Amino acid sequence: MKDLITIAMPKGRIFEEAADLLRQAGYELPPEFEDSRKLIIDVEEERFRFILAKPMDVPTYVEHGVADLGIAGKDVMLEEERDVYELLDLQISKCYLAVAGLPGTRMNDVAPKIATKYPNVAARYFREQGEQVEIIKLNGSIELAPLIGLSDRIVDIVSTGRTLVENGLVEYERIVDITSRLIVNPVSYRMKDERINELVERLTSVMQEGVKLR
Ligand SMILES: Nc1ncnc2c1ncn2[C@@H]1O[C@H](COP(=O)(O)OP(=O)(O)OP(=O)(O)O)[C@@H](O)[C@H]1O
Ligand SMILES: O=P(O)(O)OC[C@H]1O[C@H](OP(=O)(O)OP(=O)(O)O)[C@H](O)[C@@H]1O
Repeated sequence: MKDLITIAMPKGRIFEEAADLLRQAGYELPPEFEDSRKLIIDVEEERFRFILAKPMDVPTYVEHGVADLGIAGKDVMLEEERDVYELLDLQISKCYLAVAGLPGTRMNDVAPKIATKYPNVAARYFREQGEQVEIIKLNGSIELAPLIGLSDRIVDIVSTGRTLVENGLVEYERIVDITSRLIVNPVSYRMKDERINELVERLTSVMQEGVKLR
């Protein structure tokens, strides 16, 4: 396909919102787009190739240039620190990163343990606070860690706050607000600037119109 643009899409909770946004920007994606198990989906009419990646891996595909564009949470960008440009704040999948733990507890004085899926973000945050901590990397169910004594605190995503409440945890510090971003490979941006800028303009006008997302 001539002028093909490859977009790395995060599988999981961002996917539908991102697909909605592209449709609202006037791109025609097939109805089965969201239901497919295929990892590469060509939409020839729009000259788009979508690759479906784990959310944390999206910046890796874009940095290596096998995807021109990608959609990734700011949490992922902060954790991965890849060599890509952020083009647009898409204002979807809003949440924030926070420090949480059991109520009324102090952190251990010596090397308190912090469980998280975001070891780089957590290490940087506590370093900036001047606190020496031990980071324990987990891949999910982070809220479990303080409940069973694996850690003093967690650093994790909060959205509605329901997971914290239902597990009897409280938020101690809010670290940073998170939304999803449109990211680009720097070389792709130079080589395919016309098509990429058109996409950015169309997405920007959808967001300015304040179209209600599903
Ligand atoms: N509870 C939430 N509410 C809103 N947005 C969230 C929430 N949890 C995560 N996010 C955002 O959505 C992105 C993708 O989250 P998702 O849970 O789909 O993937 P993941 O955390 O990598 O999960 P998995 O490892 O199970 O694939 C995160 O990077 C973050 O930006
Ligand atoms: O504030 P809330 O609305 O409750 O959302 C926050 C939860 O959502 C995410 O977990 P996810 O559902 O991705 O599961 P995970 O444990 O596999 O990371 C995050 O890690 C929190 O646990």
